[in-house]
Amino acid sequence: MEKVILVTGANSGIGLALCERLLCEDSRLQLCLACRNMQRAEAARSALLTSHPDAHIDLLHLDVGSVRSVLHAAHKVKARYNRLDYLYLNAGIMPNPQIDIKAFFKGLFSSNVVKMFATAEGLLTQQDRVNKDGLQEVFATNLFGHFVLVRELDSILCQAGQTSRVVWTSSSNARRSAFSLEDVQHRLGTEPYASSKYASDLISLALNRHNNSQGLYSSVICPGLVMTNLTYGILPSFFWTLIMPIMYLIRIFTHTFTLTPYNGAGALSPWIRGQSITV
Ligand SMILES: NC(=O)C1=CN([C@@H]2O[C@H](COP(=O)(O)OP(=O)(O)OC[C@H]3O[C@@H](n4cnc5c(N)ncnc54)[C@H](OP(=O)(O)O)[C@@H]3O)[C@@H](O)[C@H]2O)C=CC1
Ligand SMILES: CC(C)=CCC[C@@H](C)[C@H]1CC[C@H]2C3=C(CC[C@]12C)[C@@]1(C)CCC(=O)[C@@H](C)[C@@H]1CC3
Repeated sequence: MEKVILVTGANSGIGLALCERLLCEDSRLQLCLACRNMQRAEAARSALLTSHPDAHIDLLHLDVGSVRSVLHAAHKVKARYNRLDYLYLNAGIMPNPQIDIKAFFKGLFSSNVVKMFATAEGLLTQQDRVNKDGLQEVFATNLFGHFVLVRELDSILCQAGQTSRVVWTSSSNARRSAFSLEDVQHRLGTEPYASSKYASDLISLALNRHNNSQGLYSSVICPGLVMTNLTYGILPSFFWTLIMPIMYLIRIFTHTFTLTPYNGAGALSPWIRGQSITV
């Protein structure tokens, strides 16, 4: 039986590049693109079918930031498939990012410069808001919706005699000091993105502790700094194009500047070849 793979946030950026790479690895896969916008999902499906005309690609409506939508989508997945080999938890947001210019120039002339470019520590803040479920939007999207999805799908993820993998698209921006158990949603701080990514690293550990014995394995991967809609929300695309030569220079010092969605997705796709990666 062919592998069934579901990717959240599959219509653009790293998610779409991941689908492309997965199909290059094995064009017989049953791929399910889980997206909140069905028009963009259709466009992504068409693009993938152009390069892989015989691919099996389903679409699933999923707004990972809405608990109702997650429950509905999970129900549909269980009705559609009797197994799920890989669940890529990739959808993510970074709303209203602000760069601290002063911290950037201070960091540029410090011994921490490489770390600053690799992790953006101390450089970025975001403005979060409360969503319709009454949850902080970044927490709900990057973490909670995905967690509910995993829990709801446990009957097809934890099946006897079968191994399934959950892969979180995390970030080197994840930082312990941005996360607090007293404020898991990061209502009070200004780094909800770093907090949500750190929380996803923790949840991944907890999933392993509870579910490895049932054949479910969870991993976190940072794709590196990649030019996508998310990064175009930090600085406009023309500015990134302008500083591209500098970015290729920085790449010499930090391997985290992967820059293209194709390169970034490369960290996520080897799983399906059954390679083991040390995390
Ligand atoms: N770009 C980078 O440098 C890095 C990115 N990452 C992570 O990679 C992941 C992918 O981001 P990237 O490709 O860069 O950015 P994109 O903005 O290109 O992709 C994000 C994807 O997530 C989807 N999405 C956002 N919110 C929701 C939601 N509520 N429900 C369903 N789908 C949603 C978007 O859909 P829509 O098109 O409808 O908005 C889009 O398909 C994120 O988790 C991000 O944090 C990690 C490290 C570095
Ligand atoms: C490259 C030059 C000369 C200037 C850009 C400075 C910053 C805008 C840039 C430096 C490090 C970057 C970075 C991210 C965003 C843009 C930077 C702060 C991320 C936080 C983007 C999202 C992620 O998940 C991280 C892995 C990135 C870490 C590095």
